[in-house]
Amino acid sequence: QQGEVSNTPEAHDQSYLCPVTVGGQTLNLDFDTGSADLWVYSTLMPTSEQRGHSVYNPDSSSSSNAQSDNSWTIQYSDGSGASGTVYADKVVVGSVTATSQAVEAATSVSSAFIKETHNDGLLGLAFSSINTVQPTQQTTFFDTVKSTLAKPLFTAHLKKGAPGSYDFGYIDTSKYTGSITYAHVDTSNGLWEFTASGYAVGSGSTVATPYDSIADTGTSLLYLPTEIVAAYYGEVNGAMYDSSQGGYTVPCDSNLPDFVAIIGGSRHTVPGSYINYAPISETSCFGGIQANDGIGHSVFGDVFLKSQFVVFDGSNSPRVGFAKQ
Ligand SMILES: N[C@H]1[C@H](O)[C@@H](Sc2ccccc2)[C@@H]2OC[C@H]1O2
Repeated sequence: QQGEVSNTPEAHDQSYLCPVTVGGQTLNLDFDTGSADLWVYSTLMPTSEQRGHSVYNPDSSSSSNAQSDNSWTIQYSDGSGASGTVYADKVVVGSVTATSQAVEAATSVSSAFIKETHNDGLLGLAFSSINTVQPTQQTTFFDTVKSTLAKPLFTAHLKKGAPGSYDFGYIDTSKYTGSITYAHVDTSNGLWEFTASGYAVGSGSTVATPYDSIADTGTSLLYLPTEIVAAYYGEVNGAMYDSSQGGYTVPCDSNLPDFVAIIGGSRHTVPGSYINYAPISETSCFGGIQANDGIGHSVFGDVFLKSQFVVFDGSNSPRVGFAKQ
C-alpha cells in the first residue's frame, strides 16, 4: 500500500496538521519527525481541556482494544508534555492503514497544547526506539506499516502559508525540481540525525563547518550553532538579540538575506523572506533562525523544511534527502 495525506499550516506556519482517522474518528494531528509517540486528545481528559478539539473516544470505536498494562508520558524540547493510557486501534493516514496501531490516549496535556485548538495530538515519525510507552514500547505509525509500503520511506512537502502533503511509500517526482541529495542518518538517538557540512549567508562565501542536526517537522524554526546565527544576523541592519523575547528579532521591513545550508554536498537555500517569522510589534519581527543553545544539536524545523522536498528513507541504511521544491 502507499498514499498521500494533506497537511495544512497553522498561523505563521507554526505547525502543520493532517487529518487522520483513529477508530473511525477523524482528528487533525501534527506529524512530528522529532518524536515517536502517536498520541491524541481523548474523552479521558478533563472536559475543560477537551474544549475546541476533536477527541478520540475509545468506547465509541468498534476496533479499540485497551492495552491496560501500558501507559505513556512525554516531554518535548520546548517544555510541553502529555501523558495517558494506550489502546490498539485502526489508524488510517491518506489511504495507508495500520490495522492495529498503538494509540496513546491523553488523560492530561500541558498548557502549550491546550491553546493550539486545531491540534488534536501528534503522530510521531522518529524511530520507535524513543517511543515512551511503558512497560511495552510501541512502534510508530511508519514502523507499523513500513513493511506493507511499496518503498520503506515517507516524504514531507511542507509549503509556506499553503497546504502541502506527506506521502508514504513512494517519491512523487512532480513535487520537486532538480535532484535529491541524501545525507546518512545516525539513528542512535532515535532521530533523523545527520551532519550538515557548511553554510552561507546571502551571496556570501561558503563556510565549511560540520554541525550535527536533525530534521524535525514538529519544530517551527531553524535552530543553528550560535556562531552561524551571529554571522547571519550580523548581515541584518537592526537585528538584535532580545532577551525579553528569548531570541533574535529583526525590523519587520528588513530585506533579509537567504540562508544556505550545505547538506549532502549540495546547497539548500531558505529564502530570506522565510526568516521573517512573525510580528512581535508594529516594527519588530521574530527571526526564523535562532540559536540551538541547550538543545544539543541543530534543528532543521519548518522554516527550513518548507523550502525543500524532504525524503525520510527508513531502509536498512536510513538517510534523509533534500531537493528544491
Ligand atoms: N518535535 C517538536 C515537537 O513536535 C513539539 S510538541 C508541540 C508543543 C506545542 C505545540 C505543538 C507541538 C515541541 O517543539 C519542538 C519539539 O517539541
